[in-house]
Amino acid sequence: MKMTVIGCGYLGATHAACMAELGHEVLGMDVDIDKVHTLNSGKAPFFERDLDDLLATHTASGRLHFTASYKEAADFADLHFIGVGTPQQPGSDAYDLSHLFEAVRRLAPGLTRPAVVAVKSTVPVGTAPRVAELLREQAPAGDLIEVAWNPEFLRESFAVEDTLRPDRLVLGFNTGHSRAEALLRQAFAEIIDSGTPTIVTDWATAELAKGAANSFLATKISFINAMAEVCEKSGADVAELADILGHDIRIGRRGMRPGLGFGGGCLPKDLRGFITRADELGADEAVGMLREADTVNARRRRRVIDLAREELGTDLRGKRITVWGAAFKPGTDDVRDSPALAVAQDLHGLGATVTVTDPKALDNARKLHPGLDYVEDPIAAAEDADLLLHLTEWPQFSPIDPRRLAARTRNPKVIDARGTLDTARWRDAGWTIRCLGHR
Ligand SMILES: NC(=O)c1ccc[n+]([C@@H]2O[C@H](COP(=O)([O-])OP(=O)(O)OC[C@H]3O[C@@H](n4cnc5c(N)ncnc54)[C@H](O)[C@@H]3O)[C@@H](O)[C@H]2O)c1
Ligand SMILES: O=c1ccn([C@@H]2O[C@H](COP(=O)(O)OP(=O)(O)O[C@H]3O[C@H](CO)[C@@H](O)[C@H](O)[C@H]3O)[C@@H](O)[C@H]2O)c(=O)[nH]1
Repeated sequence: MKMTVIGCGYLGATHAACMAELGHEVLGMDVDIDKVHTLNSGKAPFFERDLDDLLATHTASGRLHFTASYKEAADFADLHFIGVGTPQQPGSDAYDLSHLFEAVRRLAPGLTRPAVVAVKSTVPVGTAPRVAELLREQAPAGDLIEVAWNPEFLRESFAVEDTLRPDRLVLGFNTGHSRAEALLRQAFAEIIDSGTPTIVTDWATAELAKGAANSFLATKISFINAMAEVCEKSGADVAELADILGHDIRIGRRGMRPGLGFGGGCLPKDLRGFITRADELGADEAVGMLREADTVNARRRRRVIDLAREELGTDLRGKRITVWGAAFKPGTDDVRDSPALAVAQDLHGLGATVTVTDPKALDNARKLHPGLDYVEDPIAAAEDADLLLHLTEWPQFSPIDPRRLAARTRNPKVIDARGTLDTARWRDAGWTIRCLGHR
């Protein structure tokens, strides 16, 4: 089957490569010409496990190409996936849908035959009818363009696996959608045939499914982080508490790791975008707990800064702080709304000299926060440090010998904001260690 993927970032490039892996002929389209060149050379413009291999295989086999031309995309296929960014608007909690509408507006004039446009980007509920109307007005094929809503649930760092073996497929259609459903079932045939739960629903439910899923995931993280606050006051241990709660299958331990809280290009902006849309719809009372989830999350970052000042004194000028981690989570180079970098930047703003290290995300971090110092080696990064902060739990960090590290620092003090360092081992090596939510 032939298909296009418009917008080739973390989601779109992965989707395009995986569709080629499923045997389709795929044309990825992006307005960023550098990205197009990199992708055509068989490499991902970002770090995502397994993606380079798929891109190399399928650009070489000829099943996968990338272009910056809307015209070429419109001509290439009759199924177009859209995965452009829908970030948070600057100065507002609402979604910025400008990239989505721009993509639809620019694709439309080339749609001269019946076609299906399947949107994967995350949006506020009520966006699908606007996309459909724009296509009806601006595509030469008009009414013959069908719109489908196909939200994506992949996690970065597991993106390829999640795309090829998703927990579920959601397909949202308007009435009279026979062509759209047939084409999407054909595109995902291998995934559907392998037994993946496939839910066919209306546009609004499909749109809401994504925002609701991310709001739940964010709330689950904030729930355990709120419990961490109670643990700190009461002398209990949040990791043990999470284990105990998690044994109840109605609760479950997955997605309930306490620590510095959630960041990234999705959970924070989707939570806020969902709340904003609910407010607009007059359902503001329904999302009170989601507002609280965002508040708890912000408090996690402040808590680390407060602990740093408890350890170093309120005047941080002249103090050297080392931060382990820049990516918003391990396994990615993505620094969008990274909790680690937010803390690092705030401490820098308070006068500390902050040195950041990360296995994959230093280039992206440097572009966003040029005022911080960056060192590749986590041991060298801790040279003469007054305080070490463990803020992104890369598996590379925990095996580092704390005794060897202590000798390099000015003061062997560490705050483990992700709870994955072996506390006893670090204490034995002479460190003062403080963990969020632990006794
Ligand atoms: N990253 C994820 O893990 C993930 C998972 C599920 C859903 N999503 C959703 O998918 C969407 C994309 O997210 P992302 O993380 O891939 O973002 P991203 O910023 O990595 O990628 C977006 C891409 O769209 C391109 N683009 C922007 N305007 C365009 C236009 N008019 N025409 C063609 N290309 C255009 C950009 O150049 C960029 O390459 C968002 O709605 C996001 O919420 C992301
Ligand atoms: O138990 C947990 C799980 C995650 N996090 C943090 O939460 C953030 C998000 O993590 P995760 O959900 O693994 O990453 P994303 O790749 O952002 O994936 C989320 O956002 C995507 C984009 O919408 C969705 O597709 C995914 O289903 C959803 O998990 C990160 O900062 C994590 O450190 C925690 O603090 N505790």
